[in-house]
Amino acid sequence: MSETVNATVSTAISPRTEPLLELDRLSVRFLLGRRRGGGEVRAVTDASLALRPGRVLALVGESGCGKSVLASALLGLLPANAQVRGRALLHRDRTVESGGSVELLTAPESVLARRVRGRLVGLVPQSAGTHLTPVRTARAQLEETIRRLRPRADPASADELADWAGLRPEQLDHHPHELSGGMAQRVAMALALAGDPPVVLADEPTTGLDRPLVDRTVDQLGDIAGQGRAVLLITHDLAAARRVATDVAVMYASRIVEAGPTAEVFGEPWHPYTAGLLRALPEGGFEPIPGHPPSLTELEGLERKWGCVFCQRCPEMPGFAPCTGDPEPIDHGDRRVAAHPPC
Ligand SMILES: Nc1ncnc2c1ncn2[C@@H]1O[C@H](COP(=O)(O)OP(=O)(O)OP(=O)(O)O)[C@@H](O)[C@H]1O
Ligand code: NI
Repeated sequence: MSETVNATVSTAISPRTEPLLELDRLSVRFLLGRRRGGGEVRAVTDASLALRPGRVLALVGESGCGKSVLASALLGLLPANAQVRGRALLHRDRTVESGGSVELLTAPESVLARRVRGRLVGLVPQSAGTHLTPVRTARAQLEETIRRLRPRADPASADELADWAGLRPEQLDHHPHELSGGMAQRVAMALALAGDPPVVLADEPTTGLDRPLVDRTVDQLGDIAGQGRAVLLITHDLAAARRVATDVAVMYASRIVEAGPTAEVFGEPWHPYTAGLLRALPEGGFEPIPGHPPSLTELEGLERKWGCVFCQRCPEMPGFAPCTGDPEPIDHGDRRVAAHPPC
């Protein structure tokens, strides 16, 4: 572990490197029981993404658009009322001698529990503190996780990992309630790497942290990618995404509406939703997007009526004229955009 953890950050790895994880038209619906009015919530629609070694992909979009549901689907952590379609192929399964792939959406729970979670896909959770067991020290939890995921690992690797995460040895001897938010986040980062996974998902890992700690946390995700892992960073924070992500995918009302290299997408957004998110930043003029996203229970009808469901809020569609654009993203080289192809 120490060689990989301490590896220097490699410079630009090509966007064309073979993916470690490929999502092909992932869709998730939640069926609502009669007590909740029946019907269904369309939380993720036809999401296609590739996570590549050495790269950080930021998945951004307003609250409730489906980001966390997408991550939960990859880890097999959706509730029983969820229906999942599509494919999510995880390559390089090192537990199979010849290498191999695991289809995450159809893998049985025993495979997900034994081979995938922690070993092939690490998770850095939101609110790190609440994910730690309150009655055991951070060290006990880290050592136990390393023993479970990598029985042959050197017993010193807990200290090495903690040191890499920025924790002093005595801080590891604290119980979770004695750790600050920033320290708990570092423990969570070390725990996510305990099984040395090639893919790391971080769902809002900077919630509640101040700006220096946000920067530190996302820089660590950059280091993790620099070790040759593929990182998915789910965040509302476009500044954090811009700081660390090599690639970005923008989600609106369950669909990925635009994706591509961060510098290109943020430098010259093609979808008016991406442009709106950037205008809402302080450096963009603090101009929030008017209105609210549509209800995810009504998307199907709205798409039939309008095509792109952003049209209700879209400055390019004055008077809320319907946008006849195709909601399916179309490839343009390394970039993809729905409904509003470049001129
Ligand atoms: N078990 C469930 N049953 C019904 N609807 C659900 C369920 N879980 C999530 N949802 C809905 O799915 C949608 C997407 O939720 P999700 O948590 O992925 O949003 P998000 O983009 O991660 O938002 P945030 O940025 O606030 O974390 C939301 O409308 C949410 O209410
Ligand atoms: Ni979320």
